[in-house]
Amino acid sequence: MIQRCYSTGKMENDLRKLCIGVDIETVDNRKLITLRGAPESKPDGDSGRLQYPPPFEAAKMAITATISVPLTSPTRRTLASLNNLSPHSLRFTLPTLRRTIKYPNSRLVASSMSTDAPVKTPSTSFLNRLQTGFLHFAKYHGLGNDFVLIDNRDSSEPRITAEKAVQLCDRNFGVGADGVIFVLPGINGTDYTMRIFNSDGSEPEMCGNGVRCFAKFVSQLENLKGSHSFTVHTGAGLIIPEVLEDGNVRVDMGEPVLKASDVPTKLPANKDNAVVKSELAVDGVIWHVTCVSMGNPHCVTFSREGSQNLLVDELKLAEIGPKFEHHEVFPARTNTEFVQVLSNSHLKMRVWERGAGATLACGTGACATVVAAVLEGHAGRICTVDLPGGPLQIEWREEDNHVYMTGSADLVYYGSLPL
Ligand SMILES: N[C@@H](CCC[C@H](N)C(=O)O)C(=O)O
Repeated sequence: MIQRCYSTGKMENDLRKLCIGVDIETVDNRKLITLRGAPESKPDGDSGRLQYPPPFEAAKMAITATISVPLTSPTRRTLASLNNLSPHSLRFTLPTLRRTIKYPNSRLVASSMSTDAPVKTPSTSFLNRLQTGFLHFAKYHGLGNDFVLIDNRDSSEPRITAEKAVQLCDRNFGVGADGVIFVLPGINGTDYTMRIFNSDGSEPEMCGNGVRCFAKFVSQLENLKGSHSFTVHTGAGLIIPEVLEDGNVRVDMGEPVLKASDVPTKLPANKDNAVVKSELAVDGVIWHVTCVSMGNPHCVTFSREGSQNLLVDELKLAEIGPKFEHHEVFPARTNTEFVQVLSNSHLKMRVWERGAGATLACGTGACATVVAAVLEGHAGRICTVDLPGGPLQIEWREEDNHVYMTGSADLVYYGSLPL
């Protein structure tokens, strides 16, 4: 969508941040600004004033009182009518900066090629309407575990390949993220399907922080307000996130899988088909490990030979993490959680993720950590797990055997990339 407006004041730089393209030309001694990739507006039924779609409101990126024009050049009539409109203010919030900038004195006036023409309301995502030929995405993070979120509701095939996802995740040559997540149509009666590529291009079954970000992104796409939940099909089965009034997300992560061959691990089961506090030699050191699947595989360790309670800040994660990840006893590789017990309800954990390396947080890892802590007798069923990026509340509920995870998920910014 293209919009044109005249401007006085110093709004051009800020418009550049809002829109994909901002061109400025001088017409009749005034600055005519052409905005490409700005959100579309439509008339409000009562007032007739032009309003922007709710997702942009939700994203706090609003421009008031501009008029959208089709993708054609302005005519003499259009330019002449620009002079007759009244002044309005421009206001927007950059989500990352969390500040509102107001221009009470700026004048933003505009007109249209055909103000009488009906305004179309496209049914596709507000992100996709920005400009064709571009991949529009949102960047979210859950406690610093960061993801590129892509609206893929119109197709059950991810809009980008695993190779492209690897490029996007690169922190120097790409957007920078721990993974790319797709919101796809639901299957098996669910509302949505979530798929994810790790930063190395592998596809995990599930991602705990990712599903919280997924839930917030869907809320924005669908303009859902207040507390609400929906069903999500994942490689780990049915997952149910609930966006709470305070903006946090509580997720029913389902039941943990403990059977050794299903985790999967080749370590022999030593307790009810599960691997609990078993010895594992890694790099010449004996570690005590419990293996849990939350749909994806986890190896949780609280101790090693000669060190009954790990001091996780002292670990050289980048050295030891890959040796667990690629250990021969984990045929599907593994995520590894190194855990320090602070109390019966408080754990501190650092993670080395399969396919992503050291991350600031891992939701499935925090769930697996509490399950392992209960099985090893370190903690009760309700714990706070401190991660480098912040805390998660985890409950392994006795009544239904499900694990519940509650934590934050935050929008960082919207972006667009040439495809
Ligand atoms: N960070 C995620 C887990 C992402 C998948 C993981 N790297 C795997 O390959 O299993 C989380 O928050 O759970």
